[in-house]
Amino acid sequence: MIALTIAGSDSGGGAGIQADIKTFQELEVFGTTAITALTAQNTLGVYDVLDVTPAFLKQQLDAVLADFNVKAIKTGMLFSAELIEVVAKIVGKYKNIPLVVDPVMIAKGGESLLQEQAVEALRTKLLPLTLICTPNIPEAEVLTGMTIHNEKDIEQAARKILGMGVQYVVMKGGHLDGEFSTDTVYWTDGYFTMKTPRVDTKDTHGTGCTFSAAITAQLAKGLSIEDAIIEAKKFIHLAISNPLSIGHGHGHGPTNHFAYKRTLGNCEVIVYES
Ligand SMILES: Nc1ncnc2c1ncn2[C@@H]1O[C@H](COP(=O)(O)OP(=O)(O)O)[C@@H](O)[C@H]1O
Ligand SMILES: Cc1ncc(COP(=O)(O)OP(=O)(O)O)c(N)n1
Repeated sequence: MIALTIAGSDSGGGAGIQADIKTFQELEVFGTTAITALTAQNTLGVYDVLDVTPAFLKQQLDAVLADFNVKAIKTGMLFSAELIEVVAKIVGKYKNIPLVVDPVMIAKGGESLLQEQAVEALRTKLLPLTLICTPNIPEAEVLTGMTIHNEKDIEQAARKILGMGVQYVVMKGGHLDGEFSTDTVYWTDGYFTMKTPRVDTKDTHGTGCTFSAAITAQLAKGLSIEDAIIEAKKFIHLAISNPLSIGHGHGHGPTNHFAYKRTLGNCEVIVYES
């Protein structure tokens, strides 16, 4: 099975293209890539960004899609409106391939990974092509212009994002408090909630990338949308709860991409159906 990630490179290896390929590999999916930008990054932060030209992004996408039987595509850091337009134009020609959009905006250290003027292109050009969108709470606030305080706000924001043309929205709860890290999946006619115990750690660099890459890999393997999302929740929970403890320890260390396979995916996710 083959998947494609369209994202930025993280020199620190915990997020971005590197997290995606490691996740694909662990799930026995062959990873192909189209790189939007290089970042000079480690567990302490993002020091610099160098984006590729729209023409070069197009070359990468054309090269991969012309040759490989890609079964699922994900996007991560897209950086600019120009790059989003290229992605939408090309991916729009492959409507049969499921598209997972992780609307990456800001790194854990606070650095911007998406230009402000690119948000509108994300909303109007890419979201209408999206099967599954996976915003964290701050990203959902930017996409909808809302301030999210409680569960009612989360649902209202998700329904607004569905209104932008997305088929399923996974509202991730990593940025909330509480005993559980709860994500809720919404679609036009319903929703379900997934809970795993919240792990007390600051080693959460790349959680969103890894989670969306795991969904993409499971879709490429032919799982249903619901099963792909639940299996990805197991992957990310095991990756967070089996720390690697690398880097100098002052920042956000990466999650453990080996953990799911080593534990045979042994993890309980509490699911409440609507
Ligand atoms: N401390 C944690 N313990 C358990 N799960 C977590 C924790 N932090 C994040 N997650 C899970 O990791 C996934 C990514 O969520 P989140 O961290 O909100 O995304 P992002 O990296 O985009 O900010 C979600 O499934 C979320 O519930
Ligand atoms: C190159 C690159 N892409 C994406 C991110 C953001 O990763 P994410 O998993 O959303 O979260 P943080 O690790 O930043 O919290 C990144 N840092 N670099």
